[in-house]
Amino acid sequence: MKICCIGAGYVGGPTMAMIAQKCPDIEVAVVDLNEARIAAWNSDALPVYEPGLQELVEQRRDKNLFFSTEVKKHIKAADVIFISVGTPTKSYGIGAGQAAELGYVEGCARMIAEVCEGPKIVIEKSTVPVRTAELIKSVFEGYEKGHLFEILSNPEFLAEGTAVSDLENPDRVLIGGDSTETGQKAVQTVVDIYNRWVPRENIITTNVWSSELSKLVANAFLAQRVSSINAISAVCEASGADVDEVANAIGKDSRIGPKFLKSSVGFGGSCFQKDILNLVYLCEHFGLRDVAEYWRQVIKINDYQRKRFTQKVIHSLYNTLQGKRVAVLGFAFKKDTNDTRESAAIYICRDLLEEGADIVVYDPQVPAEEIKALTSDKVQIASSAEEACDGAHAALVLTEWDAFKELDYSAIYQSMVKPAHIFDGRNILDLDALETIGFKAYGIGKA
Ligand SMILES: NC(=O)C1=CN([C@@H]2O[C@H](COP(=O)(O)OP(=O)(O)OC[C@H]3O[C@@H](n4cnc5c(N)ncnc54)[C@H](O)[C@@H]3O)[C@@H](O)[C@H]2O)C=CC1
Ligand SMILES: O=C(O)[C@H]1O[C@H](OP(=O)(O)OP(=O)(O)OC[C@H]2O[C@@H](n3ccc(=O)[nH]c3=O)[C@H](O)[C@@H]2O)[C@H](O)[C@@H](O)[C@@H]1O
Repeated sequence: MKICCIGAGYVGGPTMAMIAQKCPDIEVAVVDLNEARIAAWNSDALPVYEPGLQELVEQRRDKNLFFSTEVKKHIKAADVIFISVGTPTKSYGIGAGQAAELGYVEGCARMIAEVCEGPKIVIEKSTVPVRTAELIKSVFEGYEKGHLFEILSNPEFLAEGTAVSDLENPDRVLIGGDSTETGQKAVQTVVDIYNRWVPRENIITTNVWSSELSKLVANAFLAQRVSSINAISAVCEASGADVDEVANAIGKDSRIGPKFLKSSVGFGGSCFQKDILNLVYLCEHFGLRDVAEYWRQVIKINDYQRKRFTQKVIHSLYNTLQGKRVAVLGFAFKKDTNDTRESAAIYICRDLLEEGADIVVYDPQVPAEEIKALTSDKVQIASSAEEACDGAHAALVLTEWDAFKELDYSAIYQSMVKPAHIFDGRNILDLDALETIGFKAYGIGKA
């Protein structure tokens, strides 16, 4: 069997590396139009930073795992084609700011239809609005090749930073297909691939629309939990409660559960906001305005949480940041990734720049040019947390990198302008210990 995955991004690369690892008899080609990205996948410096990924790729690369820009050749040769291209929020036209831009998916469908002459299974791996399979089908029919393809939905649930372990041991794999005989045969082919390492009871099969919608709903529920606890963090600050204590107390209820209750500067990442906006757009499309409004609140609270954090910084620094050095520790949207898409740090840095702050950023994985491109050329980049904090009035922890827990905060305090302020936007530091050193220390949801 030959698999081709179109899109060598955060999903396509790691997902296909895992399939290649678990199925040494299957030839897996990951293709992309972006030459630099493919060159990086073929190098020692992969374009995606994930713990364990470099080793995984090196084990299978050039054996049964190939990264290539020869898109058409590999599509033509494959039996199974995954579409794993971006589906960002539309930035113009009808649905701008909410609907998913499906141009890349349509482009893939056209390319598949153009080059394929025999039967194929085409799988939506990208996160798409419900009924996107219909769009793909209609493109195939436009080329009079509808009969060649079975279209399945197999959304990806990996989280960045833990992609390799999520792929190795997924909570579930979801495969949606048609109830026709050929549809079910295609579903079985994909079940058999995952079943090489995922127990059959963890592989769920549904109809295509349930599968497409479940992906949006899973992200909406996850983001809703973060917004819920972040909303409560504001109540904690006002009332003297501690958000970590509240999260622990409610999380012990097995119906609520302990995960995804960490209050923060707000969720980031390429998907939560985009997928909720997509759900909101779908609800409006179906005339379900109240439902749309309900989900929109999740994003409103996230915006509110970021603003609240920035306002606390400004207020604590005597309402002026003009000429003050502010150290930003962490720029990625979460730890253990180099991904900055929709990172809260982007918005917080931009707001602090508006206030006249001199910002110095340190992140262990994000390249300097990227930080500058997302903020301003005026932002300085430090090569360590200590260097960023040297001479700063305030330090802001915006990503929960483990290394930030281990810093020598006494030495850092000595190097800062007094009074030295520290704002822990991830609640990973011991605020009492920092106060003892002399810092004015602030957390999220802490009185
Ligand atoms: N990033 C994540 O953690 C997750 C993302 N997803 C979903 O997976 C999809 C892909 O996301 P990422 O991998 O993060 O995107 P990405 O932007 O990192 O990668 C997409 C790649 O597709 C390539 N591409 C676009 N059109 C192409 C074409 N016609 N032919 C060949 N290559 C083409 C682009 O050059 C790019 O390298 C999105 O729908 C996203 O919502 C789902 C689960 C997790
Ligand atoms: O569709 C996607 O793209 C993926 O989106 C999320 O994964 P990801 O965005 O990589 O990372 P998460 O761990 O979900 O974190 C998202 C954001 O929420 C924040 N977060 C998460 C958990 C929490 O308790 N508190 C909190 O602030 C994180 O810091 C981060 O900024 C989902 O967890 C994945 O299941 C999904 O496949």
